[in-house]
Amino acid sequence: MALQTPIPALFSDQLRELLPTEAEALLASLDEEASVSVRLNRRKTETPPASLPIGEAVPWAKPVGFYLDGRPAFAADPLWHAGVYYVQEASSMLLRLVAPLLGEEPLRALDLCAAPGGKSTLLVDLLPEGSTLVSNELIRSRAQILAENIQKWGGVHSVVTSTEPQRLGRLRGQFDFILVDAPCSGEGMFRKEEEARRQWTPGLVESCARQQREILDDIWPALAPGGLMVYSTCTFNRQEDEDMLTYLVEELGAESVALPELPEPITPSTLSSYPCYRMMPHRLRGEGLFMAVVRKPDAEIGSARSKPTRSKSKPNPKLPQEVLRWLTPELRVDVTLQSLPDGTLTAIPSALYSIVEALQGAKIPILTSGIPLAEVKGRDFLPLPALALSVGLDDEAFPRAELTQEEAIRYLAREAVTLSADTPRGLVLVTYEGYPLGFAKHLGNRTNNLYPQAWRIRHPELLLSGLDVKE
Ligand SMILES: C[S@@+](CC[C@H](N)C(=O)[O-])C[C@H]1O[C@@H](n2cnc3c(N)ncnc32)[C@H](O)[C@@H]1O
Repeated sequence: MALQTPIPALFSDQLRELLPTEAEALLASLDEEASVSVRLNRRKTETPPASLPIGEAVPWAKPVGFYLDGRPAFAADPLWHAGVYYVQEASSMLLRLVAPLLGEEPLRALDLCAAPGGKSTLLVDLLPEGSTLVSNELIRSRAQILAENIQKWGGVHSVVTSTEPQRLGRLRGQFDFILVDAPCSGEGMFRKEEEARRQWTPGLVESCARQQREILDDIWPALAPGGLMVYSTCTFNRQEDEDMLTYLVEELGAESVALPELPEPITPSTLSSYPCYRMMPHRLRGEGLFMAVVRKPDAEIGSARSKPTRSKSKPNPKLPQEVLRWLTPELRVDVTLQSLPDGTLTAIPSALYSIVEALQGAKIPILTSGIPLAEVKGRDFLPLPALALSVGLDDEAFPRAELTQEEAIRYLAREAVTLSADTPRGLVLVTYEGYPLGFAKHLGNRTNNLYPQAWRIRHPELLLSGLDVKE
């Protein structure tokens, strides 16, 4: 449906000046219907779910990215809640083009502006095997959503933090790869969001550019010599795009890096002498995205990686076997258990340990790390919901109870569930089409629903009646 708010006239004028040959086509495309696309979680599935109206493959995101023929009610699809796919705008999937630059060695990566998690979940799949990813979001309420999405995606080498760029910047040389998907004036959202059209002013562009420079200044010290930084926005103006790349190169001493392989509709921006890329909605099926890659020179003076400070929290010396056997055999011998102040145990794989220690040492708030394993209840351990969705869960650890779609929606709404009489008593992994959704405790005559309050679906009746409700 076309949006009510007109495109700001000043924006159109500036665009005509900036891109005289393309502005009209670009402006016309902003009044067209946006396409809907999803990216599959390759650790959970290889084939697109039958629940989705799968259309063409997204050319730059094969074999995991697909356009949909229409917009289904995602909230009514238990597979969406199970982290089997992520609803992601197709041009954001262009981040996959950096893959050939990443090499094969494990990297320590940071996604600085990460909520709600589209590019972080993509990075979990894109980074070389054994890499670690810190996904950070400044705004706490958005960071909670990010943590939920990261947990549902199920990777074992992720950490979610919520702090300002300056504090992460103090971890000097700690990261080999940093993504700055910067807060921006959002001109690329003009097709989808009334709010983006309403909020836009030339002053907003200026203040965003100022903030982006500050963010880059703050986080640059955290990039290791030789490390890569990707800078991206979803806006079209030069100040927040090409000018910011110029700032990185000419003020911060970065080397610009060209993408080695460009799929058909993507060409380098003509507005910079340094290589960078504009994805434009009139040239490809997707919204606007600007992307540039830079490298920190190897021999930068004084930027050697700072030693991680030792944290006060001690790994639990006695590893409770009962809890460890919930993990895959490879992880059982690889993880350290940490007791957290909220009375839960989390399993930190060895690859993640030093970065978690460095974050804890710097007193950076961590929302989730590794595999959240169990809540300690006296002498008992109750498995945490994130464990059900983690690829680190051992397939044999719990008996399973398969639900229908209606039962699954009711389970996800934390309503009472009735499991079949032959379900074993005790902890049960609840599944839909074989994909884990969470845990329940089966007591014989009734079942306790252990789905977390914070993740629960709020309008199950409406969803079951076929209405699309935004959860
Ligand atoms: C473009 S969005 C990120 C989208 C995300 N990368 C994804 O793919 O799902 C930018 C994010 O930066 C956050 N942000 C806002 N102000 C910030 C600041 N001063 N420093 C760092 N991040 C900020 C916003 O809350 C927002 O979540």
